[in-house]
Amino acid sequence: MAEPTRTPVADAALHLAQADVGYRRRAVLTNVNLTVAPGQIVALVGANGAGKSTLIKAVVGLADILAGTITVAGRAARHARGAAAYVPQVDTLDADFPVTAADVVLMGRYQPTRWLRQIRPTDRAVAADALERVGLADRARTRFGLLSGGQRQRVLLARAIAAQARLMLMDEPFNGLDVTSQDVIVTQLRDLAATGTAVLLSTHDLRLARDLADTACLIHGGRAVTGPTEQILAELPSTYGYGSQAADLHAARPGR
Ligand SMILES: Nc1ncnc2c1ncn2[C@@H]1O[C@H](COP(=O)(O)OP(=O)(O)OP(=O)(O)O)[C@@H](O)[C@H]1O
Repeated sequence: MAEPTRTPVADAALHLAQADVGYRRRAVLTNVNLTVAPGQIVALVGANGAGKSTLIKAVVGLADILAGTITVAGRAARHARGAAAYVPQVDTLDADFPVTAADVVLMGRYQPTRWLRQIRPTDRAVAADALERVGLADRARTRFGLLSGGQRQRVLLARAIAAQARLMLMDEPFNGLDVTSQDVIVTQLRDLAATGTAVLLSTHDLRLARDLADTACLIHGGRAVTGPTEQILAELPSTYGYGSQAADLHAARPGR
């Protein structure tokens, strides 16, 4: 399948070239080639266990790069941690950790390389603005674990927004979310993209993938295939585990 519009590697927010990623010595995905340009939203789709999270984790050092290269904003991923903000799957977090929503967002301002590592007034202002953007300014002092799943996901997005990174990585941001939280996240992702942030998100929701992203990357059988979202979704055979959803989507397309 032909790749969509090419972005020069030097300008890319994220670039994977012939990358093998996995855990220890076992590759989950091999020969992944993917470029995400500033301001572009790319959806990672694929069945459970296909390797979507692994690809995202490899960018932030939580999975291994076994071959090839991954660069973020032109630098090797391991040297570019501050350039990428990562939003993990919300159900992987310990909700009992005793921190407020505001504390979690403020973590987005933490920079290990900053001299003295102090929290500055600007950091607090940026964090407060991020919490406001996701509609949770009134929950700043609420303990993270007492928020609903959707609100927790929005707090995590606010943390990533506060990081002001060039690249936003989101792992299943819409899983089990209420409609309000889903709408807030969609709006914020569009706003981020409009201001030049690149977004790579994994999702099982093909409708949202199509609405948000003009490019999709299908992960299947240890490989990644990238192309225009419409084309990728149209070619999803039922063996990819998307039978009925893909068929519904196809039927719902304008003009059909
Ligand atoms: N920490 C780990 N160590 C070893 N193998 C792992 C680890 N995490 C995941 N895997 C394996 O890597 C493969 C891909 O898993 P991954 O979580 O990336 O899939 P996914 O596409 O994100 O799935 P889902 O949609 O269910 O979240 C699976 O076989 C999984 O068992």
